[in-house]
Amino acid sequence: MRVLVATAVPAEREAVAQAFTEPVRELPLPGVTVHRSGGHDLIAAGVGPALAAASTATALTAAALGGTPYDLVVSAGIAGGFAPAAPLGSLVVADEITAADLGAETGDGFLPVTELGFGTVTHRPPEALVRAIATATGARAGTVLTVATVTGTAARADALRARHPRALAEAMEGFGVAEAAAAHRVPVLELRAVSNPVGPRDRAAWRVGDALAALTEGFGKLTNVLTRWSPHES
Ligand SMILES: O=C(O)c1cccc(C(=O)CC[C@H]2O[C@@H](n3cnc4c(=O)[nH]cnc43)[C@H](O)[C@@H]2O)c1
Repeated sequence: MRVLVATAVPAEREAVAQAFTEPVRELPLPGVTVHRSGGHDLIAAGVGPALAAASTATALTAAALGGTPYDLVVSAGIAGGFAPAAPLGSLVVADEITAADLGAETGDGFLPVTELGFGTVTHRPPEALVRAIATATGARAGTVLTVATVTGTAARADALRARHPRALAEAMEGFGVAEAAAAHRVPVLELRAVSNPVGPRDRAAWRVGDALAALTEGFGKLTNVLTRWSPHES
């Protein structure tokens, strides 16, 4: 089972790596460096959906051309949580990875690109795998939104809640990672640890250390689930 884990920044990649005991080997590629630890390849893919998609696609393409394609891609890192469902330090696993701001503003409100006749706005990870991960890690399962702009007001948080009532968290890379995985026909997961509430901006209140610790603990429990999972299961 070959797994590619894409975080945004190196601190998140290191938090994931801490869950694995094997030594890390660095494999540089154009624009991104793969950190290999046992059966897991980790990349700090960059902040935002575009760079995350480009970096993930590079790693996927290199593996495929090398004859060792990945079986699963995991978008991972910290996130904003929608209160009260996703409190600080909790884990969230996406059963839907949804681009929240990919569309058009109209006089009647926001229209997703799908309603304009283009593309997709949601990727769905394998259901059985999401359930198994929720059980093993204690993560709540629900929609994880991908945004290009971190929510900074109560009004924006309310608008996202109204449009996505199942949303547990927002982050900035999941949909980009999922688009790259879909292009390679590889299943995708998103696992997030909540560092801050979605709402009025208060950077001083972010609990990044607690969220990174939760991410390490979550990946420690995830490994057993992934070892037992077959990519042919739904
Ligand atoms: O300051 C640090 O030490 C630090 C350590 C690890 C990561 C960070 C980040 O700022 C990561 C940015 C990353 O986090 C996601 N994120 C977190 N909260 C939110 C949010 O409320 N809305 C959207 N995204 C959020 C996002 O995926 C960013 O790429 C800092």
